[in-house]
Amino acid sequence: MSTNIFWQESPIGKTERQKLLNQKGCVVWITGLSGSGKSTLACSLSRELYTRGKLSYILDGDNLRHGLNKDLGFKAEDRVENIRRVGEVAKLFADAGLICIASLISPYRKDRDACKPFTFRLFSLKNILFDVYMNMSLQLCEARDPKGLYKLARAGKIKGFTGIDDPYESPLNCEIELKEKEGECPSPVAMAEEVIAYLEAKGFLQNQ
Ligand SMILES: Nc1ncnc2c1ncn2[C@@H]1O[C@H](COP(=O)(O)OS(=O)(=O)O)[C@@H](OP(=O)(O)O)[C@H]1O
Ligand SMILES: Nc1ncnc2c1ncn2[C@@H]1O[C@H](COP(=O)(O)OP(=O)(O)O)[C@@H](O)[C@H]1O
Repeated sequence: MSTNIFWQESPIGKTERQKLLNQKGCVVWITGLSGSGKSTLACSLSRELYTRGKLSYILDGDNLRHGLNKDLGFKAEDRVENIRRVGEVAKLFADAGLICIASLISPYRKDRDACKPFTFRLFSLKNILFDVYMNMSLQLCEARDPKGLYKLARAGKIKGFTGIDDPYESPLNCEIELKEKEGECPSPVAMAEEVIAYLEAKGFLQNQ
């Protein structure tokens, strides 16, 4: 715990940066089971935003665990620290004026809620972090199993796998919920468009 620390103001603020970028910084936080399509949606959303001239950056759980979070595993306390760190980094990206897309399982409700911006001193009370819940059934995620991890978890070769022997606490008050319709998962582009419509309605894609 640091003591005797002070806040250093900078001459160029979020408002000036947003004007340069013609957008408003925010965080799209994608949560859901492994295999639910978080990374796929993050990539599709980033591409769709790019074609509209909007700057985004993806913070993907798997990728960050190669660097920033390489000291963390999958025990509960490690996941808590993982979400806390990514929450702080995401808010810095938003403060920089970018549309930050965080895609992590983020299984625990309390940790996701703790990322909401009112806990962060750089921001006003206005909400700039939106939860997108990939509400795909375990059955679907397990059938996809692109990395073979569910198979290993079922065989007991991975312990504490989310959805198998570690909990996933679904959001109670997410801003956007994406789910299967008549047993079909919407396409990544359709889901990205839903998120973009939300950002547009909230004014995040408007010129400053
Ligand atoms: N035990 C266990 N449980 C869940 N996931 C596991 C586990 N071990 C490894 N993996 C792989 O790690 C990816 C999830 O990392 P995250 O940082 O998003 O996880 S968390 O938010 O801290 O729970 C996850 O990526 P996704 O499949 O993209 O979700 C897996 O590839
Ligand atoms: N909307 C979708 N429709 C069909 N398949 C999808 C969709 N989204 C993701 N997938 C497929 O499901 C698998 C898991 O997606 P991924 O984005 O890696 O999930 P996560 O990041 O949540 O683990 C991949 O093989 C991907 O191609």
